[in-house]
Amino acid sequence: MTQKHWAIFTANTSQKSELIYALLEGPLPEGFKELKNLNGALLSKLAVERFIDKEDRHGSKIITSGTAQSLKSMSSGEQKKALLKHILSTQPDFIVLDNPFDNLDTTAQEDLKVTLGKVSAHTPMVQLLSRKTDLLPFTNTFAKLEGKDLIFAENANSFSNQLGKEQFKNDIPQPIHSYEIEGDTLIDLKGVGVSYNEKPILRDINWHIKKGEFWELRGRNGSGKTTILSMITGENPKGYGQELYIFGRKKGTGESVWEIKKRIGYFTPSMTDKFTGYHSVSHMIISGFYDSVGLYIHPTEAQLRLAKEWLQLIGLWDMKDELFHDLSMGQKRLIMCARAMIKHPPLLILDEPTAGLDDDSAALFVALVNKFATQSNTTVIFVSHRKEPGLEAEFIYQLEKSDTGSTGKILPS
Ligand SMILES: Nc1ncnc2c1ncn2[C@@H]1O[C@H](COP(=O)(O)OP(=O)(O)OP(=O)(O)O)[C@@H](O)[C@H]1O
Repeated sequence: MTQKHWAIFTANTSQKSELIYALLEGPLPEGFKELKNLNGALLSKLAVERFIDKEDRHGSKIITSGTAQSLKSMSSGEQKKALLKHILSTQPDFIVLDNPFDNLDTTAQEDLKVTLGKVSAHTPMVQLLSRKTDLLPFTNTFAKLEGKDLIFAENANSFSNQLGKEQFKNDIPQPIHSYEIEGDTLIDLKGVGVSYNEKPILRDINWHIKKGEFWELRGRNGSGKTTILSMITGENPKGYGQELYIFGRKKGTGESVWEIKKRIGYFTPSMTDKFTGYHSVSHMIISGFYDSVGLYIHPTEAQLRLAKEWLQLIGLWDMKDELFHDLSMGQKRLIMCARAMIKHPPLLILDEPTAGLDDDSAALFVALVNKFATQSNTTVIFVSHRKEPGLEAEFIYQLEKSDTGSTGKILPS
């Protein structure tokens, strides 16, 4: 008998965690009787975070034993690879794969496909996927998760996207204040290099970013994308003492990290996914003025008006008083993105912002970013592993990984 493998299509409203829990801990949902009394393992971003938490709290190195480096300091792709290696070494009876290709570069995605193909000969798998292109070729049982209901179908083609390609009709709302930065240049890296424990990561990075430009930052897992961004935002002390100019000033010449951060809008999905407080949708947007998550002071009239314009733009005005907590994942991402945009900061960094989104929500998100990049003076840096359909970046900065440290080059978009 051929081995059964499931592909479950999820949308942003799917109750995925409940399904994953039921598969691993029981009671098993209908349609999975083959997994009865078997021990499953989970490959997902959440599983990585749980191991990081264990390392932090108990100092126990479970999936990184044998290496000196902590799991937390590894790049997101390296973390996922370490988890997969650990899972395979424990020889589980079955594996649940939650968007296995997110955070992996294209080479790593191909490698993972080959590995999973081999393992699939003897180990059943349940793939949860939000992007159609991710479908593993060996899956042979197909379902869609609508809310908490599983709907099975003959083949994967039965699940076409239901949503139309929504357009944003209104213009991008104008900010209350604008930022003054002298000159044309926003950020300049001149011959910047970084090593960790004598391992070279970045070498001779030259990257000149002007006001209002729209950049895509690309590079393989571990090539140093997050490292560059963290030097720019001030979180990484490796930026000091180097030829690194931010908003017209050399790094480390008097400006506090806080002053730099005030002028940067930042969004990465873990900000949303970890956030558990109870705040209304409109307050979440307004909190973008204060760099806090959630709002702790009374908003001004002007701020309320602006929040209304943003919510109208992204089609969520009807939900202004709902709790952010109760929104779907796609809606949360749009809100967090608008939150990062509301001030029209001189620099907006979006770090793999579409990871985990379904095709329609990703297209909507990309449309919002394109519109903002066109209608604002903000410089946008978009980091992604996927070739995001429709992304209209003007320039691509590509990191080329090598043993002597990644170097950068500018590609035509
Ligand atoms: N604190 C640290 N100590 C040791 N090594 C580190 C530390 N921080 C980062 N690294 C290493 O530096 C390299 C670059 O990491 P970085 O997170 O910048 O890569 P990335 O391009 O963002 O990767 P990904 O696409 O997988 O997220 C990786 O090999 C990582 O393990």
